[in-house]
Amino acid sequence: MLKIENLHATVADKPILKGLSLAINAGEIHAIMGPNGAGKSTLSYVLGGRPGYEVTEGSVTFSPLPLAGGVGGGSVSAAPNLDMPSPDPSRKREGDLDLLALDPHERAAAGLFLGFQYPVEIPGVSNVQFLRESLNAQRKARGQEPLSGGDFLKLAREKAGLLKMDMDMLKRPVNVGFSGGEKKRNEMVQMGILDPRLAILDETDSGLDIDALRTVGDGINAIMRKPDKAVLLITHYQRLLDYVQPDFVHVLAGGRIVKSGGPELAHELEEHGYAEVVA
Ligand SMILES: Nc1ncnc2c1ncn2[C@@H]1O[C@H](COP(=O)(O)OP(=O)(O)OP(=O)(O)O)[C@@H](O)[C@H]1O
Repeated sequence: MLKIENLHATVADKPILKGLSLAINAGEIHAIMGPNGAGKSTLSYVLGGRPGYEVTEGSVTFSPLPLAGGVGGGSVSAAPNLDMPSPDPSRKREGDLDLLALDPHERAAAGLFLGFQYPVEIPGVSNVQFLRESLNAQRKARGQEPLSGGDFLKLAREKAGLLKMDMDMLKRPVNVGFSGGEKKRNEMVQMGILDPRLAILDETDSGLDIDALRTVGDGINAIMRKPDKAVLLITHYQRLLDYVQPDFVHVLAGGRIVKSGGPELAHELEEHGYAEVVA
């Protein structure tokens, strides 16, 4: 689903990613851990297409539609309508997208979701407005009809319920005055409504209390643990991985993946730290 090859990226002319390679298949959950400043958020921003993050080398291929007989093979909704946003013919390979050539909204329409480490506040725009506009923009890009107000509210109620979030919060301006944990939970409600193929979740566990951690973990599993979906989970601690069990754990240090393993690697890191891996 996602193939990152030899990715190099700079921020403010400073090289941060230095030859990062990683492959994620449909149906898999990958966790990325690593020391502060290693480049984890930079990776998520580069994949999301944040301005100011310049890719200087390497490629990222996003294949949200499983090939016939390929890995995963679950049911897939309508393909992104690449004729609409992209003037570049090199982008028109069905099911196999040059992610870095797409604008952020095109990446989202293709099925990519980024859960921010620091979710932004949008004063004056209610959660409901924001999410309905976002969802219908994505549906339009995929050639689907917009969801009616009633159908949207039903969907929003269902996803808010999954994350145990009061519907009143969805009527408030996006994240304005939300506590740290509420913002993270709100990100997951957004993810539930947008129903992406690939979710990159940057420290979604930070700021969550013990009960909220379980609720969010259950929510991630309910929304994303499907044969045609995948998750890249950036975290510092094992605790979220107790609820969302990864198939693979990677250590990102110095702008590259320096070690990969199974779920046991997270336990080893928690016990011994990064010294042995990063040395
Ligand atoms: N605008 C910027 N100008 C200069 N350096 C930057 C800028 N943005 C990020 N960096 C640097 O890039 C490096 C990687 O940052 P990044 O946020 O990707 O790390 P991280 O692995 O997510 O860290 P943490 O675990 O602390 O969240 C850091 O050294 C950071 O200071």
